[in-house]
Amino acid sequence: MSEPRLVPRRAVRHARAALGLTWRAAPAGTAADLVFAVLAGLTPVLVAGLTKLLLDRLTGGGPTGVPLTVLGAGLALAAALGTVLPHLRTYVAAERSRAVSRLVRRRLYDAVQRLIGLVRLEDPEFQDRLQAAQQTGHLGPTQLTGNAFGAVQSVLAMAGFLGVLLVLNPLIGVLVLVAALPTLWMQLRLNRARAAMVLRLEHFQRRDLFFAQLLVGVPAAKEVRLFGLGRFFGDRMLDELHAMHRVEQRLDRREVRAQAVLGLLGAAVAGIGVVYTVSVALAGGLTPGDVVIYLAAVPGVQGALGSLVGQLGAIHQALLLFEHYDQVAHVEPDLPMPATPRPVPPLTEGIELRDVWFRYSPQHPWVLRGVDLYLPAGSTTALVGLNGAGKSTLVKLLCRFYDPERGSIRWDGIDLRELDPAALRERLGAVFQDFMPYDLSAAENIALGDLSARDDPERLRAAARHAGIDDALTALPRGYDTLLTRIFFDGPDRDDPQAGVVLSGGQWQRVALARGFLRADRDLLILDEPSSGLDAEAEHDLHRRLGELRRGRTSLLISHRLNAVRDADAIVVLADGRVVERGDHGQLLAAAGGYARLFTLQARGYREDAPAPV
Ligand SMILES: Nc1ncnc2c1ncn2[C@@H]1O[C@H](COP(=O)(O)OP(=O)(O)OP(=O)(O)O)[C@@H](O)[C@H]1O
Repeated sequence: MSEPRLVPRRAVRHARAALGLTWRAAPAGTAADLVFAVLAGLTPVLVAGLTKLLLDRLTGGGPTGVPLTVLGAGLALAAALGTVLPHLRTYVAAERSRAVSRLVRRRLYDAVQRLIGLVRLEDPEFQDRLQAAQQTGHLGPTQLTGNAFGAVQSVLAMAGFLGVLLVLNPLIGVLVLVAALPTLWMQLRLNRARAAMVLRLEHFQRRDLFFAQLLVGVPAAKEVRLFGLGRFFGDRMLDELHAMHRVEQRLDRREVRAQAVLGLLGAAVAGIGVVYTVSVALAGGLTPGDVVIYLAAVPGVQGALGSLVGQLGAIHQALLLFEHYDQVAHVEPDLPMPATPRPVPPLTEGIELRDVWFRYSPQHPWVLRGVDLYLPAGSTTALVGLNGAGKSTLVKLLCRFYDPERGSIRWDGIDLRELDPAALRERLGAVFQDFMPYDLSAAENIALGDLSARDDPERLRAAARHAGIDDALTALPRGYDTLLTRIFFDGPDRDDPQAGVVLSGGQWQRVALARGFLRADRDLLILDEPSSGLDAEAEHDLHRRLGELRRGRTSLLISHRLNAVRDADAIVVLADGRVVERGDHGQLLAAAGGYARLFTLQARGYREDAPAPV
């Protein structure tokens, strides 16, 4: 991932966007925090000023207008305010941070969902950026606002103390200001180094997390244990951590050296000032109150300036973090969208692939090389071919997860690129080869196929019955409400965290089928290897049910088990990215081509092992 560079114009745009986001997420909290920041900036100056007045009155100098008790009460109030304000600010900042993180999350994931295809999601650079945005998206606005308000506080405190010093003794005021310049310069350099370090650490952190997940996650647990990979991955994880720590250590050392030098310089300036002020006071040129306010003002200016520089650095860092979020939130569409998409009519004629050429990127080889295919409405077409022939790719093009590079796919004659993708997908049902097992309840796992069925247990059960999984789900400890995972548990299972169940591979496939069957009334149903994990009886049963369920509707069926596709209205053989054979089962056998060869091979395998008929 290229390091984000923050040109001033973009920095200003990000700053406005981040502050706007914070304001929209928590207007009251943000306004309150600004007021608190102003008060926090003025309070120390007020305390020092009141202390001076009080001391001068007590030692017989100073104006007589204000009663001593009022001065004392004012000082007590200002001191109390100084004690309470930091706590109030911490609370308000935490609330604001939570509100911002909710809003940022919503916008980030909405932006990703606006990507209608898969191209961007498969781009490793976008994935890196996305991960960084997920981790730090909310930090940008939160840090920026917090530090901007902190900077307001520092500027007010600094201006107040400087004003006092300049009135008291312009020479000392100028000396303090000049002595602060090296601090400013050094802090800015350290800030830049720190910002660059954050970006370098990101790479190590991602790798560290990756190895840690392998060590503790369930997906890799079997191989990690069987192959004895625990120590190997553990060492790799620690290597990343060491690399990370070395980078941090280098900067920490540099910072300690710089801070020590600057600290000595600050102390020297303060010391010179003390000696000078005391000598002027002894000569009668300053009151004891003047000396006190000087003693408060010098560290006050130095401290406020140090904070200000730190805050400016944090703002710079926050803007860099915001860059990740901003790039994801404003990601360009991955597929072209028509300005006015055409409505998707019910499929009455058929879907045509016209000379379709496709590859996953210009760096990848062609997967489809001029496919011509017609899926007539109301009939079942089976697509067969060897591994890697491009069958699943063709399915993804039908769903418009990608666009063909050349040629077109037409729905009743209309190019898919002219249609609204969401409306198109409303008319499709699909069970993908790499279907998704969700760590949710059985009912939810099925209802995800059509969320309108979520509160309709009868529809869910009917779909499960068609997929042959109803009995197994009913028999679960909580029936359809049982969680199909052992990783999470729901509220009612709090006392029994072991309540979830793990399904077998074939059972999961049936659940995915039930999910697909919720959309059995759609114009096109695509089943990509729907029976690969099923036992022979279940497979036979499934295809019988499918025939009933889809009679008169358009289906595309992909299977390596050629016996399962022999009843399809048409069988299409894909090889080397082209359609090489087409016909029904009988015609293809008679043609004695690749299909006939594969079918005979599979049939012979069964026949050779079959027991002799009795
Ligand atoms: N997301 C992707 N990015 C890059 N290449 C891909 C991607 N998906 C698939 N491919 C490549 O495209 C080719 C066709 O894959 P596809 O999954 O369409 O084949 P298939 O006919 O469905 O195979 P199988 O029978 O094994 O399921 C393969 O060479 C595969 O490596």
